[in-house]
Amino acid sequence: MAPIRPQPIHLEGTTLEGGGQLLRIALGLSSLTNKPITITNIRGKRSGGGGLKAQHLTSMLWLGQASNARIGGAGLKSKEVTFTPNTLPALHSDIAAGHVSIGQSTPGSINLVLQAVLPYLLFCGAREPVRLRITGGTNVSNSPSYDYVEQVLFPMLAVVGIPLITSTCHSRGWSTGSTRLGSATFTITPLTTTLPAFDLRDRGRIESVRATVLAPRDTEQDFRDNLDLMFEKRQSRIFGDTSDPQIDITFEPSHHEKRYYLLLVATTSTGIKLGRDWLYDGGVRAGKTTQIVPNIVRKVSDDLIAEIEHGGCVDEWMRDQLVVFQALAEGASQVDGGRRDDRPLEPSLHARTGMWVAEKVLGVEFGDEGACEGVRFVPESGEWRKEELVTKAVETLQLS
Ligand SMILES: Nc1ncnc2c1ncn2[C@@H]1O[C@H](COP(=O)(O)OP(=O)(O)OP(=O)(O)O)[C@@H](O)[C@H]1O
Repeated sequence: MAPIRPQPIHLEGTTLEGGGQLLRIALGLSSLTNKPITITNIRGKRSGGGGLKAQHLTSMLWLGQASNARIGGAGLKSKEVTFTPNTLPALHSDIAAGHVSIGQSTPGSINLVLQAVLPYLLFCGAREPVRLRITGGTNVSNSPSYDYVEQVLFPMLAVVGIPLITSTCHSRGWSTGSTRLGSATFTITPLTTTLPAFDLRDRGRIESVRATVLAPRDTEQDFRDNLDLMFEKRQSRIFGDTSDPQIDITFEPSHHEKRYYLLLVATTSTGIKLGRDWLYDGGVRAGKTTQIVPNIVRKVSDDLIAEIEHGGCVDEWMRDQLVVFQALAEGASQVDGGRRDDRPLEPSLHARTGMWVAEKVLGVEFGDEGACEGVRFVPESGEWRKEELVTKAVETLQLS
């Protein structure tokens, strides 16, 4: 009897955020679970006609290769894709050899490609660490920066039980100033057992803040002065009654008069990291630059204080990233996203989009306060949740 091919799960690309996040999470989960998907109206809520950008296409082709998928509609600007994985033979040879390289010819965000492939690499059942090299942009608008990923995402993933991912930035790639390609390598240790449920509800006190500045060399002193002043004026709002707060400022020249970036990361007594940043996208006109540095420092510190004052354990971006791991974990994971005016803060549209995709592909449910009973994905066998095992058993019987 011929194998029964399940119908692809249909995901309408204009749902909620209606951008690339939907596609990345859907492809990651599809390639892990072997469930075929069809996405229509890809990035249908984005201006410029939507469809696949290079960064999305690159991620899809790599996941397709890794999961041995048939892909219909893979092309730049494509608005409809059908992705049918077939995870046999089990492990792609590059992953088994521990070296994966993903190239891009434009500075599409390295960290969004990483976001697309990370769940697969962590849960694919590989036994040895994988060195993943990606070419593209390290500092790109509307995406996680290399610095955020290294200082917030990886430590926070370690807090929830994922072996610490380490990284090396070989060269910076920028979407501002003149565009420039860069590259980074991430060393990822795949999970060998299920990811236990995690509980992110104990925020603790803010003990330290690290400021990372990338900017034209001649602005270093200006940044240091503005940051010192800001920390002095806003000490009680940032650190509360912590008696000896640690402050650390690092500066790296950005080698272009139009490239300014600031990241502030607060670390708490329970190891939680909250980050906010800005890759400056305002005008830079000769003779009119005096307000740029104070504006950047004010905006990023306002944003960090908002993250601190909600009292939760994740900043907005981190909450977006955890959705997929909550869905794959074993048991009920809790993530406190904070409160405002005595009400829980709504997850962002990006996070709600991820939740919707996980609900469609895995059948999980997310509660109003961010809790989710995960499917207990087992890396080595690719098995998950009892109902699925029953379905697999029935399919096997029908095949024999
Ligand atoms: N400043 C930031 N720091 C960390 N993460 C960020 C930041 N800005 C955006 N993100 C994350 O980047 C992702 C952006 O997803 P989104 O779908 O908007 O981007 P995209 O793939 O470039 O697609 P599109 O072009 O359709 O917007 C989300 O996961 C969001 O959490």
